[in-house]
Amino acid sequence: MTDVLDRPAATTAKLALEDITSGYGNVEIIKSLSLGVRPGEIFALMGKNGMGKTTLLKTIVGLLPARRGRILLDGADVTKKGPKTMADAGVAYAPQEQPLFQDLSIRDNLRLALRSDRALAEGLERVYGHFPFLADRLAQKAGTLSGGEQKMLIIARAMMTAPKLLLIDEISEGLQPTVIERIAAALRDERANGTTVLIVEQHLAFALSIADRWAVMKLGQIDDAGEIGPDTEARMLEHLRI
Ligand SMILES: Nc1ncnc2c1ncn2[C@@H]1O[C@H](COP(=O)(O)OP(=O)(O)OP(=O)(O)O)[C@@H](O)[C@H]1O
Repeated sequence: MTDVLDRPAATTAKLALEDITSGYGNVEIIKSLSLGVRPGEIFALMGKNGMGKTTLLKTIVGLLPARRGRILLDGADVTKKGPKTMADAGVAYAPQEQPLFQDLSIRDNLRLALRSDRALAEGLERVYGHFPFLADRLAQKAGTLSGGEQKMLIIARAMMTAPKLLLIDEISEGLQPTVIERIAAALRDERANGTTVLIVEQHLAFALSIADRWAVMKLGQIDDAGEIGPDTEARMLEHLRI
């Protein structure tokens, strides 16, 4: 299967990408890519280094303009929207690079995207449930947290707004198994609450343990995709082999 757009269901998908092309300067990285993410699922996007996974996430959230194609959120065309509008529409992004303000406190990192004290209180309540250690450390500077704690703060910040679509870029990188399991539990809880999640991952076991469906990217296109099932690991390994 090379196309998981679910064309007949594009208007009922949470997120539908239709023939998206984007890139940097003269170079096209994402090449006419189509993909559908269903409401309430966890979708794992895999692929070797440099295949365009981060570029695709940046294109979805409007940090990088789509040059061709359409992006639909709940059936509405959001192709030309910038990051602020996408955030207001309920799309949260946990980026891989420079994700935290190291000199700001945990509290200030968590309140960045929020408009009111009430939203802050509600968001804190939500993320304390997933990551209780945050409750005692609100005044601590983000840069003084351990690597694993920073990753949990990145996820927590993306969850503060109760997003309807959560995009997460390689959160498991360099983490010990207990932290990965805690993040997996948080994502399962969010899914149970109706949040749709798109993760970019290199960690095969983590992706297999939480995802409902998967796709592998190769050179800016979807190379293979399917439901998570007994054959998934072997198929992914085939694609991810160096
Ligand atoms: N700002 C940029 N300017 C020019 N080229 C870029 C830029 N960012 C990424 N690229 C290039 O785009 C290609 C895809 O990069 P991208 O980060 O999207 O891949 P990826 O699949 O997320 O890789 P990884 O798993 O290593 O994070 C790479 O060849 C990369 O060098």
